[in-house]
Formats: sequence, C-alpha cells, structure tokens
Amino acid sequence: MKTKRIDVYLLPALMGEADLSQGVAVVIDVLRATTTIVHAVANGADYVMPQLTIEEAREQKTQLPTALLGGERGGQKIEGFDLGNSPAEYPAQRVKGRPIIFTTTNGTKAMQACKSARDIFIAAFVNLTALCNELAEHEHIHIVCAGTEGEITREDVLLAGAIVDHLSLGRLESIELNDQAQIAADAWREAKTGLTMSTLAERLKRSRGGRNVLRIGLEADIEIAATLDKFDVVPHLDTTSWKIRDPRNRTP
Ligand SMILES: O=C(O)[C@H](CS(=O)(=O)O)OP(=O)(O)O
Ligand SMILES: [Mg+2]
Repeated sequence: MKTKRIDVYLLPALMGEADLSQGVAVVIDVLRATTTIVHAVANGADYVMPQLTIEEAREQKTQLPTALLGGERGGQKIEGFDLGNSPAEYPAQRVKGRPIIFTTTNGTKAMQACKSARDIFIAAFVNLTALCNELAEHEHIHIVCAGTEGEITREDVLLAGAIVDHLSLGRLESIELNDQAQIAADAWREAKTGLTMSTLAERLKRSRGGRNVLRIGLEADIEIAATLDKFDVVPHLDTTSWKIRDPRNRTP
C-alpha cells in the first residue's frame, strides 16, 4: 500500500510555506459557503465562480449577464444580489443551468489560498462520503479550513477530522498526518461516539461559525449543513477557468 499524506490547515493563515503544487486541495467552510456551493452544483447550476470582493463579483456580472449573483457580508445577502449564502436559496428551480458568481466572507478567501494546487475539491458534511471516495486515490491531500474571520472554528475542524478519520480507516501504518490533521481527527473521533444528525447540528450551533449563523436567525441552515451525505457530488474548482463544476457534467 502506497504511503498517503494528509496535511490539514485549521486556517488559511496556518498553511505556512506549504507547497500545494504536487497535491490536491480540499476547501472546507461548513457554515456556510461550501455547504451552499455543494447544493448549487448538485441542483444543476452550470458553475459557481468564486470572487474575493463584491466589486469583482459585480464586474464579472457585467461580462456574464445570465449569471446569478450570490453571497453575503455579515451573513446577510449583499445589496443588489440575487441570492444570499443559505443553501436553501439554491434549489434546482432557481439555479439549474445558471452560472453563479459568488462571494462570501471566509470561504472564497480559502479557495484563493489553494490556487496553486493541481485540483481543488469542495467539501461539506452533505457530500462527505462522495468526497472521501474521490480522495481515496490521491497521495497528497491538503485540507484547508476557512475559519471565521481569522479564527479557527469548530465546524470546519470537525469536518476536516471526519475526512482524515474516513481516509485513515485500515491504513494506520501507511498514512502520514501533520499535527493539525491529528488534532482535527481527535476532535472528530471524540465527537462521533454516539453522534446522530441532531447532535452534530447541536455541536455546530455551539461553534464560532454556528453562533454567528444563529445570531442572524438562520438556524435552519445549520440543520441543513449537518445533514450527512445528502448529495454524491464532489464539486471541482478548475484553477484555470476559476469555475466550480460537477466534474460529471464537463462541458467544453
Ligand atoms: O454567511 C456565512 O455563513 C459566513 C459569514 S458569517 O460568519 O455568517 O457572518 O460566511 P462564510 O464565508 O460562508 O463563512
Ligand atoms: Mg464559515
């Protein structure tokens, strides 16, 4: 069995001098950007194009008049945008066949931090098993947690740990983890004993990101984010076009 290496970064700022060019990257922002992107792509959006700033998003929209503008600042939908950052705002009736230009406070920055990786995948609890199946064949995986405004946040750490735990099963001798990966795996293994969907949601509500989402009255988004394996799609961010797509629906 080939040695596999997983490096977790609990924040983009904790990536140090990591060289992502020989590996694949996984971006996690459970509350809510990556959960919302998985919903958009699974529900048939043509692609999601992440943008760092509101101005860049608006500029892209002038080039792409058919696109929907989505995202948030302070958790709220941005003035003039079509959609906010709630996964429930991205049903098939709204997004099927549409490009989405998307900017959020934390998630889209984490994607930018991964831009030198060979491939970038989008992770959430809602696509956990499909993601782990995709990652099974990759030898060097970098998992980047978005955090919340520069602070580590528990919901992202738990998902990073769940991915490490899943990929480590049966490979104890042939897997190398950095310390941040071990910390995340320990957090997940402690949490998963007796874990049900409702207790995962309760844990997410007590996280830093969860408290922010509760404060703006969007508790239902946390319940959605805590739903394991709702989708089997693994959105892929193409580093050349900077578009996130379902790789099963590749179009020229
Ligand atoms: O909308 C979100 O969930 C957050 C912003 S806040 O923490 O709710 O203000 O953005 P994200 O980039 O998805 O972490
Ligand atoms: Mg977040």
